[in-house]
Amino acid sequence: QHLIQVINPNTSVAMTHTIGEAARSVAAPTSRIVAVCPTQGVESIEGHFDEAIAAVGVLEQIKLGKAQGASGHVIACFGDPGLLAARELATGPVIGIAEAAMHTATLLATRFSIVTTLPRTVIIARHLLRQYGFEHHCAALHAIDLPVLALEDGTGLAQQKVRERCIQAMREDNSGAIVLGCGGMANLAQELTAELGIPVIDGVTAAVKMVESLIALGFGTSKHGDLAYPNKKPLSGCFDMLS
Ligand SMILES: NC(=O)NC1=NC(=O)NC1=O
Repeated sequence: QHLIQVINPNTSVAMTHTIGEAARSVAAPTSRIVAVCPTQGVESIEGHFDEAIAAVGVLEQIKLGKAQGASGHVIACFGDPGLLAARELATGPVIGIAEAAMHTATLLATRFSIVTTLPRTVIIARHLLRQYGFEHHCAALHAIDLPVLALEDGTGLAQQKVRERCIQAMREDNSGAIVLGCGGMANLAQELTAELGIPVIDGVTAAVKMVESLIALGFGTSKHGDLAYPNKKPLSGCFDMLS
């Protein structure tokens, strides 16, 4: 059995549950999924400020996951907050849901669209496309223009907006695949794929399978170069928990 730690970087317990259930729905019998979120931080991540706060919580959870014997880690927020810092700390593979969903889309289609939450997170998704080298694969980005936690408010409005935006993207963008741009959309991908007849990709499930693959291949995060463990030095104040 391999323990795979799935980290929801925001502090929403409801979203952590949604993410954990999605991860378990695809996990191999040899994987044990533990879904966690930071003990302190921000309830939803909707910009650079939120991501900076969340990244510290991600690092704390990586440290805890390592101590529990996690073989790999998923960062289950579409901004992939703290991804490279987490890779320095981690021994096993660390996969962000944005990179996982984008990589998966490029294996299934020549162009993909992204459907995310707020207009400002569309801009952040563009930064990630550039960072990961997928700018030319992404035909368009759409926002449902609802806050992240609307996905957990129980009204179903956000889910309906995601569905409408996915249908619109399929019609207008000439994309062969759609990437869902929020960890809280993880439970929508399977149904939308069946209804639309094209791959609608959630990064949580994609990342879990990628971590499993890397573990099965015997790979951990490279410790040669800039992802080597952090140089040892005293950490003051609240950062002492990361020592
Ligand atoms: N683009 C996003 O909606 N990012 C996210 N913010 C969160 O709190 N979770 C996400 O996946």
